[in-house]
Amino acid sequence: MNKRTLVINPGSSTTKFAVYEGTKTLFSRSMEHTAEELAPFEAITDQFEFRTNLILSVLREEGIDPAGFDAVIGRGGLLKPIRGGVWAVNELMLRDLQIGVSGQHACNLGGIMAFEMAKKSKAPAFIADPVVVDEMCDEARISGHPEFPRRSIFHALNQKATARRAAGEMGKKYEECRLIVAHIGGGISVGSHVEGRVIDVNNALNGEGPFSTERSGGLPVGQLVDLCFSGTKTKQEIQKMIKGGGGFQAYLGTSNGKEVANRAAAGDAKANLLFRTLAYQVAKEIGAHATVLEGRIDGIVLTGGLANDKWLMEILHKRISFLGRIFIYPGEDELEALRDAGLRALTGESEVQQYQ
Ligand SMILES: Nc1ncnc2c1ncn2[C@@H]1O[C@H](COP(=O)(O)OP(=O)(O)O)[C@@H](O)[C@H]1O
Ligand SMILES: CCCC(=O)OP(=O)(O)O
Repeated sequence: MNKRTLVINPGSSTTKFAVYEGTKTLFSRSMEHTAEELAPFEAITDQFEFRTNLILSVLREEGIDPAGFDAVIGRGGLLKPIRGGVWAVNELMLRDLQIGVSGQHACNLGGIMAFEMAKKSKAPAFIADPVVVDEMCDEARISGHPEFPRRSIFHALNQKATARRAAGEMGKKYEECRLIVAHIGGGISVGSHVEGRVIDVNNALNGEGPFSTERSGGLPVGQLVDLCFSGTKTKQEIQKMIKGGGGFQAYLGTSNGKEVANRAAAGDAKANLLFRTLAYQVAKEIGAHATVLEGRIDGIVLTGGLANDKWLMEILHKRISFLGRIFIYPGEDELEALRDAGLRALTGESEVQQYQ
């Protein structure tokens, strides 16, 4: 009989979830949360009840038994660095997600919510390819000072899912390919995938890579130090300039990529420049990854919410098409990727790893 799974993907401004029977979608929802709605919650983990109750009420509406799942799979959060693949949510993982052992992001709720929901069905809870997947090569770990090792924090789930899809389109296995994947959304990560491993990638959360709709990406570090010691800003205020209040949000007062594109199209010169600059920075990062792959590139994957934008895709095409074949997969395949990971775990096709 087909396994019934619940998949949960909490994002900064959405809770996406779906129920599947085997690979068939029984229903799928993306519930948007406004900043005002989330404002009363001091810590991200405080949103647990609010988001879980939303899921429970939709399950009720859909007539689905919340205690009838064979597994619940959540998007994995900021744990300690771990390998890709499927992981059981155990007590230790739960604790690390709750304290935010490697930082705070809405995806920390993925494992926590999966664990609670799975309890009702006495079923296993899993996460797969969490944002802390770390497969970096030795050179990529080293920054310009030993006190600042580079960290692999990125859209591992969607990068790997879309990389697999591109490999499939070329009639190859992911494990045989050399790909560059750029996830272009609220956060931006660009990674080099070599034979199934992401050997280098920018930290999408914390001041590396291109700026995004709401993040600063890499900044001139000397100026940042000066600001930190100027006495004009608190630590939290500076952190907010890097994540949440950087990028489009800082320059244009909005983190909505669609709105920036519309404003640019309507003749707003500043929005136009900023939009083209985001494209420029993504192209430049992809160019850097072409050197990581030593120019032997099977394909370049462009994905994430902003890959929906035709203008952005045109600018990128113009700048990077000389590097190789381009695959455009707008949005993200995260729910399906989590479903497939859960099914592989249930059938024994994938080893279920234990977080320690
Ligand atoms: N058609 C579009 N044109 C331009 N931007 C878009 C389009 N569709 C979505 N976006 C933008 O993509 C961003 C969200 O990307 P997404 O990958 O879903 O985010 P996250 O990384 O937070 O999961 C938003 O800024 C949204 O406005
Ligand atoms: C935590 C790294 C992944 C990330 O940045 O996700 P969002 O773009 O969804 O915020």
